[in-house]
Amino acid sequence: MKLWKHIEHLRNTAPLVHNITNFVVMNNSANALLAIGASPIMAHAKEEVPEMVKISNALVINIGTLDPTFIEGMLLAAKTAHELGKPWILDPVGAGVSHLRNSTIQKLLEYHPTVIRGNASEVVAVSSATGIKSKGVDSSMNSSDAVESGKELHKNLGTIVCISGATDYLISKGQIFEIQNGDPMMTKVTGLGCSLSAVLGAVLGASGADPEAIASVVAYFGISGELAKGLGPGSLQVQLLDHLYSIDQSTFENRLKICSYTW
Ligand SMILES: Nc1ncnc2c1ncn2[C@@H]1O[C@H](COP(=O)(O)OP(=O)(O)O)[C@@H](O)[C@H]1O
Ligand SMILES: Cc1ncsc1CCOP(=O)(O)O
Ligand SMILES: [Mg+2]
Repeated sequence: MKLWKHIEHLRNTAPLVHNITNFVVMNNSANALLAIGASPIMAHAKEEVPEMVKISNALVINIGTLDPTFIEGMLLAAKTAHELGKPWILDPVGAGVSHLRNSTIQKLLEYHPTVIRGNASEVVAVSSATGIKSKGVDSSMNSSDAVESGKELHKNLGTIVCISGATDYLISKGQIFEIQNGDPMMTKVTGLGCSLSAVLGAVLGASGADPEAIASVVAYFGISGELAKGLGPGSLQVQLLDHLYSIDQSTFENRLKICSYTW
């Protein structure tokens, strides 16, 4: 698989990515988007969200820190993106933890996200919240349960599903990519999953709902984390930006650990 072209295209396109995200990761996500070659804008007020969606190439909605104003802006943004055919990604942070999160997810799913990106727990919880049969949130730490839930979500919603973890999975129509890049230390830095969702927004803005392009950026992000690993989480958080910015084709291709198969 020649995947580097997707990274080059993203850098050459410099997509404008509209983010409605959480307070914890706003800065991380904006910097990750800049580092990978995209242009971020964070805006959630209902009074300006339709204009922001219109001028942007993609939308990222992340439910990490909800409040009524954010929820109103998210629903209007998702509605606008759906009506305009703009790609958008949902990061269902903490799915299953509260009724507020589950109910917000269900309302957002009515606007057909292009991609859902969550960890194993979140993907199983989203499928449970939508009434899709799953083995319950507790078993979600088992990635094979999460993959089954992801397949159900894809079959029922038509959404591409990215499940992050020790192995990242990208589930699309008839095809699964498995990506083994990344480092366990990445789980010790808050906001890396959210930053991954943000940069997937960038590749949606550059390449649309192209599973190979999306998988390329999943791998690219994991490789950035591998290279950023130093003394501990502090240096990883900072050095991740340097590697998102500077990884070249030979480094990417030498480190890439990806396979795909049909289902
Ligand atoms: N055990 C692991 N080994 C290697 N990489 C990991 C591991 N866990 C998570 N990652 C990587 O960390 C990033 C964030 O994923 P994750 O921690 O699953 O998201 P979240 O922060 O939303 O829970 C992804 O790039 C993923 O590949
Ligand atoms: C800790 C926390 N609480 C609400 S949002 C958030 C950040 C989550 O970031 P990530 O899912 O990337 O770890
Ligand atoms: Mg997360």
